[in-house]
Amino acid sequence: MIGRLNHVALAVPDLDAAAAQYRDALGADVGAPQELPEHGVRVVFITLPNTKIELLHPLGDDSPISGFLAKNPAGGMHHVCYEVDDIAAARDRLVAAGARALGDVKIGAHGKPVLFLHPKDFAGCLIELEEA
Ligand SMILES: CC[C@H](C(=O)O)C(=O)SCCNC(=O)CCNC(=O)[C@H](O)C(C)(C)COP(=O)(O)OP(=O)(O)OC[C@H]1O[C@@H](n2cnc3c(N)ncnc32)[C@H](O)[C@@H]1OP(=O)(O)O
Ligand SMILES: [Co+2]
Repeated sequence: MIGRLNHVALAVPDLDAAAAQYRDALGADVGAPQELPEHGVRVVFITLPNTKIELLHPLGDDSPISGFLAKNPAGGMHHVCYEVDDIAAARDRLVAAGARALGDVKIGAHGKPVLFLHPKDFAGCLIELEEA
């Protein structure tokens, strides 16, 4: 069911500083910051030859990642995003198998449908699925 690794997301305490570090120290291809109020985050995508890195910082008072940063004030790996062909079928199959979907399918940063799965159901890793 899951296909390509679409991105690895890192929650960071300072989005501009982290973006500058990837651009200047690591020589990466760093995009411009994007605000995603519907997801409660400000993001910067970094394009690598084989996948992307998504830098995340909370946006607004009830960001879903504020708790994570409170527990990890220096930042840390937040989630991985796998591509699927049919996100509704993937959701139905996973929920039928006992996994918890976090909310329902929404449109993500790439304008594609995305769904999050509870980290406690996948060895402590928050998983995002994106319909390719
Ligand atoms: C979609 C736009 C963009 C894109 O790529 O297109 C994005 O990726 S936006 C990304 C931001 N949005 C989300 O992350 C939505 C899904 N996330 C959530 O709903 C929450 O973050 C949730 C429920 C995973 C955790 O929320 P919170 O930390 O407030 O809840 P708890 O404190 O109750 O945490 C429960 C339990 O899970 C552990 N936890 C929390 N976050 C993570 C994580 N990223 N990876 C692994 N584990 C995580 C937390 O420590 C708690 O564990 P416990 O042992 O009970 O302490
Ligand atoms: Co993501």
